Amino acid sequence: MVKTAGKTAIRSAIQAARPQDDATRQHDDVARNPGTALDMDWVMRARANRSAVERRCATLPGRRSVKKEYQAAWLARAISCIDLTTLAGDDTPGRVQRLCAKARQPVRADILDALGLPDLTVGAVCVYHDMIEPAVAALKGSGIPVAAVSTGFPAGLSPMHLRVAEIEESVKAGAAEIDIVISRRKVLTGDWQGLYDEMRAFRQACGDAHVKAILATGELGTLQNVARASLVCMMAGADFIKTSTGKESVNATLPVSLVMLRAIREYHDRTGYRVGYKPAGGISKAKDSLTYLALMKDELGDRWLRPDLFRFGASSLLGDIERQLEHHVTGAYSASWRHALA
Ligand SMILES: O=C[C@H](O)COP(=O)(O)O
Repeated sequence: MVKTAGKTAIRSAIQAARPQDDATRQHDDVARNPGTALDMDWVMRARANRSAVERRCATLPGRRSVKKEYQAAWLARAISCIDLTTLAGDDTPGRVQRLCAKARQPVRADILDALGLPDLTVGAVCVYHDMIEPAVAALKGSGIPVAAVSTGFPAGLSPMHLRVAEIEESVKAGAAEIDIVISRRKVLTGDWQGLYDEMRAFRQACGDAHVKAILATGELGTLQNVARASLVCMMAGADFIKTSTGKESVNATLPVSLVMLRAIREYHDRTGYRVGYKPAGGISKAKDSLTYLALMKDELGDRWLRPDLFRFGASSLLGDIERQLEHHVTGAYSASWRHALA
């Protein structure tokens, strides 16, 4: 069983993560990024030195190691930042309802009680448009938002007016967050004005719903393109920039994350607006979630370690985190099949 002192440390470490904590919000609210004019000088100056980026990332997993109750606190923080996702062609209302039950109570109740975190939930549930309604119904009263992937996800190749209409339909159906995919060809052909105009239109169609721009970095060719696309999407008003759909052959990586986080930092330095970050695709181990949290803390600081500015897009990360927390509380590892839903 966790000692009281450990419980207190976990509770205070996780406290600042809560989006519904009004006192925290009043002191440090995040104004929504309105975007800026497209600044082509700024875009074209963006560079990324691949070997320097890779060298820095290679040292990351070993550089910071959090232990005992601090590790449990960081893992609980990671849970609060998960967009718990199902994006399969065979999704059904039943599967989505089960996922939403897991979102409300991401870890077994006795483990949460032992950690002193009975109210811990995930950041959001992320689904296709057709599954918004069952998700909204299943999450009613929980305060957990529904995020919908949109704009012809994952390829983003449907006609522009249909992509805009899809966003409008998803907002009408109750999605509070919209994950759009950008046109990769606009990046690959250097059509930065076209990318900016497209992103602007998507942001406008979202209205009050927050918009995450999925760059599909595994298809952008170079880290320089990743840096430039990140800046253009933020200039066009993205609330979050997100690495991947989870459907590309290469999804979230640390080098791509470093480049995107530095673009976010530069954008904040120049405009004063904080844009969120969502690595997505292939993140399934608790240890990896700690590395991403450490990278966020190193590059952007503590304020970015809350769910209004950081999410993991993940369909199978929660299960491994739950196993680690169970080990923290009981001293024994459970088999992964016991957490199949996560
Ligand atoms: O945005 C979320 C991703 O689609 C999830 O990818 P994953 O199934 O590899 O965790």
